[in-house]
Amino acid sequence: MHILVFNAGSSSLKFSMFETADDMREVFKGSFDRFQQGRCDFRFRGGASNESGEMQCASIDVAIAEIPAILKRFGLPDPDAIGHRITHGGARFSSAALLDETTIAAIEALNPLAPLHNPANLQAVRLGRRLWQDRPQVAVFDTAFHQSNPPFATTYAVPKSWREAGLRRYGFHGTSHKYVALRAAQEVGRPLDDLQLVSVHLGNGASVCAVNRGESMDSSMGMTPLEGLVMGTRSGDVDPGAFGFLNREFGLSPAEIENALYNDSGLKGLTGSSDMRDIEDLAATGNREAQLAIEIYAYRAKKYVGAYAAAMGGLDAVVFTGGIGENSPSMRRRICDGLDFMGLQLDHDRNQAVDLANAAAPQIQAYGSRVRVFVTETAEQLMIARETAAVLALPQPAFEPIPVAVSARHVHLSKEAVTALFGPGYALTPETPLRQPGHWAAKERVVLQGPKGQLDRVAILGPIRPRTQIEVSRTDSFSLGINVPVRESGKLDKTPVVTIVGPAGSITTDGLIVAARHIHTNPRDAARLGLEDGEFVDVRVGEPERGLVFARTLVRVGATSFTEMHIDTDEANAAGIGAGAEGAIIDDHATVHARAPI
Ligand SMILES: Nc1ncnc2c1ncn2[C@@H]1O[C@H](COP(=O)(O)OP(=O)(O)O)[C@@H](O)[C@H]1O
Ligand SMILES: CC(=O)OP(=O)(O)O
Ligand SMILES: [Mg+2]
Repeated sequence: MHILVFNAGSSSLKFSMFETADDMREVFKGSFDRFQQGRCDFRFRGGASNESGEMQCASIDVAIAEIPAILKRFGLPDPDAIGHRITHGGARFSSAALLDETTIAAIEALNPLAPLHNPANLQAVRLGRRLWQDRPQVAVFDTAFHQSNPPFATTYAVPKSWREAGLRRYGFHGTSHKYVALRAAQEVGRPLDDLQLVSVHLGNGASVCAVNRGESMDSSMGMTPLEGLVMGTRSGDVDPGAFGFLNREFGLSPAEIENALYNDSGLKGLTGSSDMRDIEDLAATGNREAQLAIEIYAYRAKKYVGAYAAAMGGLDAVVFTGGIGENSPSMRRRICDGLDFMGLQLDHDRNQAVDLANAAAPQIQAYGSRVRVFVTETAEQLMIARETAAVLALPQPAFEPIPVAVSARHVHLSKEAVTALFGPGYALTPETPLRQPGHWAAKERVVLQGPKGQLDRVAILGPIRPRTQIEVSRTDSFSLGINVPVRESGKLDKTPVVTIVGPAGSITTDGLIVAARHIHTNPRDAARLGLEDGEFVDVRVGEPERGLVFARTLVRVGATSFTEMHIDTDEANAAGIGAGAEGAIIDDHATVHARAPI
């Protein structure tokens, strides 16, 4: 199987193709980076061919669209599956997940919390879905590895209502931190569970992670990839008091401040360039701003290394990765210098001579240094390919069929309405019991009248309700000549009026709706099916004839409800189904561990 992987970062787009049958061999690797003035650098390696240079390309979005043609040019097959780096998975995703409408919507909702990343990640998802519609696509989240962080590391000391609304720390670069930690453990020759590591990922985005005995314990990025280290264009840690100051001094809005902290800060804010290569060159020519930027950058990273050694209560190794971590001996040296007090000493020659060819992970500590220091390329794409294959290898959830009931137009009447339509003291006659316990269809019928026409012999469903509700299909709404909204049962505010005619009189009342499709279920069935009250699921019905998927089907858990999906006659006709039909929930609940507010 061929798995194509997209890894869109804040300054680069990396993409690789892997062959699973050949020990996950990377058969193609490509990257675009250094986007400036409408141009970028590219590097493509596939088979014996190597291409690199500069090309016209304004942004990562534009680069994504180039990928299909590049794959074709290198003679690569269409992928069998596509794996995507998704930077922010919030509280919802603690492991990789199949991408479908529901998961995509959940990821999109997190865009404001990773504005330099999630929109580009989703751009690649959209391209994949357009080009390879029938191929599974899997999301692998930067945040997932950090789900093991303890509450004392993820909780901000802020008001309760903010925390309850979802303000918490997540951490990013998890795929990279996990890979380099595994790689270091392999080199040490001990299980990761035995080791206390600090992983230092210094790319355009940068973060440090405490990997304590196999688990992420803490990392320097927070709710967003803005907290922590100095980055290419991001500030990292700043005093939150800056918001008030900037607002008072410059009249800046929160959005303006946030934008500047994401895009005009970090190395760029300090020197004008976000690229460490430029800054190191400038510093060497005596440029004071560039020199200070390097000092700030290294100092911040050093503080986190020390902090995490203290947090874990020990340190076996430090691992450097990311564009700067891999390629800048002087930055590694600045960060490690002065840490001999905690048993870490660098060998300057080894540090200088690092060669990462053939996935090497050289050790650069001095002889006798208790703490080892590694440099390794990160392999986010490889990890994403592995996770993609793992998700696809999971047994597909056994679909438990759910009975589908087709609701024809009907009314639920209040006591007052029964009196007005049938006369004082009248009691409706239950005739046909319904599957929901205690519910029935009455023998009596009514007429609905609208400006365009009327609907005869409309069923009345009991028992009596506090408020009258009239449920019709969209087609019915045209017969009546009334524009009727789709509403959840009981949500009747600002619904249109209609006239109901009975043998003893008529009433004109609001409460006219097209009922939103829903699944009734009870707590026991809900637990078995992995459903929660109020959530929306996708349900496939009508196979094999005119099968279709009903997206956004509302789940309603009631203590004694019979598990059954309700759709209206228009929906049933569209799916070509009648009595006795069944549906299957296709939303991948296996990966949904928590429903958080964001
Ligand atoms: N030889 C080098 N020396 C110093 N910095 C380098 C070198 N090569 C790349 N970098 C830096 O690496 C950073 C980009 O890191 P990378 O991990 O590729 O980015 P991304 O975070 O977008 O994945 C840039 O700041 C770039 O200047
Ligand atoms: C999370 C993050 O900052 O990623 P990148 O370094 O790829 O921009
Ligand atoms: Mg990156």
